[in-house]
Amino acid sequence: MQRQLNRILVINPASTSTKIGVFDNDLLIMEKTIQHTLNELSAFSSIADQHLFRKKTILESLDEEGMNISNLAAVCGRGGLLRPIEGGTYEVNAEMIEDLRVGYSGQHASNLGGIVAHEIADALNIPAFIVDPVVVDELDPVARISGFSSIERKSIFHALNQKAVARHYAKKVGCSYEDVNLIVAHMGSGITVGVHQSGRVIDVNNGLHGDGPFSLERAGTVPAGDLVELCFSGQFSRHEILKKLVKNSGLVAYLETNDVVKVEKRILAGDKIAALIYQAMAYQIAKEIGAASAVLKGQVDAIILTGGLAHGNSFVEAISERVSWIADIEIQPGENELQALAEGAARVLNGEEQVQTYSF
Ligand SMILES: Nc1ncnc2c1ncn2[C@@H]1O[C@H](COP(=O)(O)OP(=O)(O)O)[C@@H](O)[C@H]1O
Ligand SMILES: CCCC(=O)OP(=O)(O)O
Repeated sequence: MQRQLNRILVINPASTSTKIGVFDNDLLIMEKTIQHTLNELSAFSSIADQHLFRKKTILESLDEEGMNISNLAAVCGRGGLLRPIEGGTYEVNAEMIEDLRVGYSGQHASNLGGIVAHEIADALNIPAFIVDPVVVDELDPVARISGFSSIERKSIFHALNQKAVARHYAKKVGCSYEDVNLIVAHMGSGITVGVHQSGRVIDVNNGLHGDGPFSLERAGTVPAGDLVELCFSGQFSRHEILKKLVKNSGLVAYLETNDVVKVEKRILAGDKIAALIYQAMAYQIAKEIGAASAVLKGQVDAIILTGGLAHGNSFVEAISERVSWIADIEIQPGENELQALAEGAARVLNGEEQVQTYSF
C-alpha cells in the first residue's frame, strides 16, 4: 500500500543536549544536536522547568536550517518516566503531561520529550506522540519477583532503541517482530539487556537505579547489605546515594571517564586497572545475556548488541567470546532513537498500527 507523505518532527532530549530530526515518514531530511551548556541548564530548578527553553532552541534551530514547520503532520518526542505501560505509539494527553511534569517514575531528561512535542504540536493543531518510552512494561509475572517481598522488579530500559533494532532484525530475516526470540543488549550511559519473546520484552534489568550490569555511569546490581550499610552510615543523603548509583558509578567511578575510546587508549598504554574494569563491564554484560538465554530456554534467534559501546570492536569481541555459543550476534551500533521515533509516528499516521491512549 502506498504511504501518504507525512513530515514529522522528532525530539530526543538528553541531559546536556536536545537531538532533533525532521523526517518524511521514516526518511531522514535533517538532523541536528543542540548542545546546552551547564550554565544554561543550571538556571532551572527541575528538568520539567526546562521545557520553554528547550522548545525555543528547537524552533530557532529549525528556523536556522530553513525548515518550514507549517507543513508538519505530527511531532514525536522520546517519552519518559511515566507509569508502566505496554510498548507502542501513544498520543500525548493531559494525564501524560502531568506525569511527565512531576516525573511519576523519576527524573530523566526524556520526561521533556512528550511535553515539548505537545507544546509545538498544539500551536500547529497537529498530534503529538511518544513511542516506546523507558517505562514500557511487558514483564512476565515471574520476572517481577525480586525475592524481597516488599520490592517488585521494575521494567525501565531503552525500550525505544531495543524495539527498533529488534524490528529491523526481524524485517531483515523476513519475519515479523512477533515471530522472533531475541536478546538485545543496549550499551551506553545505561546498559539494559532485554529478553524479546514474540514481540514482548518479558524480562529486562532496570537500567536506571535497579539491577543488571554496571555501565559507563550506573552501578547496576550492588551487594544489598553493603549498600544498606552505606545508606545508614551518615556519609550520604538520599539524593547523593541515588545520584551516585545513576551518574557516578560504573566506569566513571573506577576510571574517572565515561569515554570508552579513552579507556582503550589507556589499556594499550599498559593501564592494568583500566583493563580490569573494561573486562569486568564486558563480563557482566555477557553474564546478563547468559541469564536472558535461560529465560528463553535456549531458543534464541539472535543476540543484538547496540548503543554507543557496540561501536567498539574489542569491547564487542570481549562479550562475544563468552556468548557466541548461544546464538548469532548482530551488531547495530548507536542508538537510532530519532529514526525509531519517526518510524513509530509514521506507523500510526499511515494506519499500520493503532495509536495507544495513556490512561489509568
Ligand atoms: N568507535 C568506538 N569504539 C569504542 N567505544 C566507542 C566508540 N564510539 C563511541 N564509543 C563509546 O560509546 C559510549 C557512548 O555511548 P552512547 O550510547 O552514545 O551513550 P548515551 O547513552 O549517553 O547516549 C562512550 O563511552 C564512547 O566512548
Ligand atoms: C534505562 C533508562 C534510560 C537510560 O538509561 O537512558 P540513558 O542510557 O540514555 O541514560
